[in-house]
Amino acid sequence: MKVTVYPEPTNDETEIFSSTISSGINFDKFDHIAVKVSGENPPRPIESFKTANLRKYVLDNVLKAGYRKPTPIQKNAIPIIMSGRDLMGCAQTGSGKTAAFLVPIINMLLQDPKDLISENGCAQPQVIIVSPTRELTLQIFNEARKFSYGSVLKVAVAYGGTAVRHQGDNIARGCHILVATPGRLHDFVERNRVSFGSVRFVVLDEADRMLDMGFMPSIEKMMLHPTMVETTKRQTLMFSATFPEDIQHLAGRFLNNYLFVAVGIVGGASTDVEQIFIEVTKYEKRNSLKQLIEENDGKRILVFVETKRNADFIAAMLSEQQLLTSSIHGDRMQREREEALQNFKSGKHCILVATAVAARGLDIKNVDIVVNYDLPKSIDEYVHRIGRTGRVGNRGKAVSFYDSDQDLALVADLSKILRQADQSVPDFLKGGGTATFKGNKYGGSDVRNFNNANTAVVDQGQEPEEEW
Ligand SMILES: Nc1ncnc2c1ncn2[C@@H]1O[C@H](COP(=O)(O)OP(=O)(O)OP(=O)(O)O)[C@@H](O)[C@H]1O
Repeated sequence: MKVTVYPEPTNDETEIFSSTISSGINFDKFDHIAVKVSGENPPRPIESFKTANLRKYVLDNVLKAGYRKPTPIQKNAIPIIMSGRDLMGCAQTGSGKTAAFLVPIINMLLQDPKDLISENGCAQPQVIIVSPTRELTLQIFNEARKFSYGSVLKVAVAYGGTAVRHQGDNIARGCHILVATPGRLHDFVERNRVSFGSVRFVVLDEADRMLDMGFMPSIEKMMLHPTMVETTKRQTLMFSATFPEDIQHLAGRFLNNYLFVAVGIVGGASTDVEQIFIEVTKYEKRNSLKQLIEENDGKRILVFVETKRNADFIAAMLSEQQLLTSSIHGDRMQREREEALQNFKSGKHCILVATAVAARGLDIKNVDIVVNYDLPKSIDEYVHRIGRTGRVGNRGKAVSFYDSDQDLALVADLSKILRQADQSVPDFLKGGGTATFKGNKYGGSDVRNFNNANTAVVDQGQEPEEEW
């Protein structure tokens, strides 16, 4: 595998602040979503950024990013984090979870600065943020640079497919915030380039994914590392749009007397995404896709497929039809992956064919339609995928090809997700077994069952190959 050395990230203010998606016409509807906070003594939510006791730098950056009003997860998470508590936060896709943790963390680092330690080439970051994919890690890094812009804080990034030495040197110069994929982070820890003795915050973004079987070993290595500060002396924060109960149980041992915030239905789909299903056989999918693209000429379309091979195949097929198409999956070189994403973001290519690597967290402006060419195996993955459109109060559309030979197991969950988002359920999705999805109309559930719920040729590192 070839690896890439990147130029330094931009310091251009306009560029740094331009990545935000402008909020859409349904932004104010966020205020009507039920919020459930459980756990001991939750602080009161904030009403506005201006009254949140943020330092001037941080507030200025929030306003420069175009944020006028906090989203519900921000209203709750900001005071919870600023009061020193641990948090498990669940809110729908595209509702501002990233700023919900970055803004208070950056504020606290500036409010109560601690010396930056880096000894013998081994850095001791004060904040570790991990996320499951390289592109999401890079996105969070850019967001962290945005909200700390103009301050003394140093932010570094570590993810696979890029030169180890270059990233390692940056980190070793000392960083307050390190945003990383677990594989590359572990690599740096093994090489004695990073240790956890100065950690004040650990954030797991897409936490349910970080704690599932695939990533749990890496997360355990970090959380149980001999240098890691114990749970009572750091803050641990976990965020996702989906949080299955078995994963919440696993998460508990890394948290200390945490608060649980559920905005709307835990694991529910964004109600701003219109969900359409087309019943097809696997032989009809190609033509159905071509027809859909023809009918939506010029729209920006993100197509999800299950396998890397199929991603290449579909992208090649569309390119042959003179449709400007990129693809992103785990067998492509990192430079190609980032280029594909950039081409899609900039509108140079209207179509991006992707595997699950692009399902979570990516915040891309103007995605008009998400297509599930192949439906995913789990309902949570479906919720994340369709959440690439319909973000921050904008409307979006998801079209899924349903093949009863492949997708029968998902029927009950899909019809539940549709009903809870007040959308009609097609006949072929009615009456199919028991849903596994645990959401309910009144906000999700905290597995602890609190009664006091307050409704209110470069070294390329040892990172393992990616499955997606
Ligand atoms: N208060 C706000 N006002 C306006 N825009 C906002 C606000 N908060 C966040 N945004 C913007 O909304 C978009 C979505 O935010 P973000 O990516 O944090 O969502 P998320 O909840 O993490 O979604 P996902 O579950 O898909 O990861 C971003 O472009 C972000 O800049």
